[in-house]
Amino acid sequence: MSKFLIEETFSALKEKDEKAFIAYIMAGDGGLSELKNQILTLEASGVSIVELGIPFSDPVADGPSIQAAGQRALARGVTLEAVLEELARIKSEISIPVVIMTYANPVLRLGPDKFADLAHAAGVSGVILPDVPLEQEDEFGAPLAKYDIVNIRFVTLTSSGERIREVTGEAEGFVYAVTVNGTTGAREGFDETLYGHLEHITEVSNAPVCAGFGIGTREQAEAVGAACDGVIVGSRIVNLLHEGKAEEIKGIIPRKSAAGSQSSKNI
Ligand SMILES: O=P(O)(O)OC[C@@H](O)[C@@H](O)c1c[nH]c2ccccc12
Repeated sequence: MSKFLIEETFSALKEKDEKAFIAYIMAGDGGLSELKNQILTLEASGVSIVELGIPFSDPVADGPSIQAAGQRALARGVTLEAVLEELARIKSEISIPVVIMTYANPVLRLGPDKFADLAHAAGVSGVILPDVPLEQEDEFGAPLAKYDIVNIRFVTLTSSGERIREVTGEAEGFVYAVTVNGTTGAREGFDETLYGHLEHITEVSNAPVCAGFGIGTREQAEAVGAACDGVIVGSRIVNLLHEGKAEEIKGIIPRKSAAGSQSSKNI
């Protein structure tokens, strides 16, 4: 597995005129022995890509639901290395791409080379490191690139036009567009300027653009997805899994994401 699986996923969606639905879960919330079940449940629900969070003691960008899930997983002693080992064990049963979301510190503790080796052995397609800016990407990205594992880049609502071109110009896998300023978690609504902003980023980007932060309902997923190539949903999914309501996950996924119509843009 590698970035090519992400590329294939987006081409297949495009052919069907559908948008990507990326689900974030916290690895080890409920125990690492649950990971396989959780990923297979996401897959069966229609999720396109899994963003697998690693519990970390200082998760600067995580909102309350994700932080709580991280605390539960940390209490079980779940580490980056343990997650990658478990993934390596179950990878042959997973068909959708898995992208690891963690921070610079756990990767540095393991060493970027060892991290890349373990991620490769685990069948990981991409990595998201929200606290590593483009300027420091090479230190983490180069060992991963050897295995065609892609570093997923971020753009935010406050990125300048020049910064957007810089980030998205040679981006691979997909670009993570942050829909709000602040931490993760459900929101009532989005700024009206969001949709135009997303359309612009999608137009200039070399890679598909997926928007995340504050998306928790099917209506929001359709409205936001209509302006880019897909959406990322974290807190809502983490909460549903924790509450034992995994069957409700399919209710958030647009039935046919292309149905995200202009008329639902005010949600
Ligand atoms: O939880 P939300 O609002 O649905 O947003 C996704 C987000 O949680 C997930 O992508 C994520 C979890 N931790 C992060 C840290 C930085 C950026 C993104 C994330």
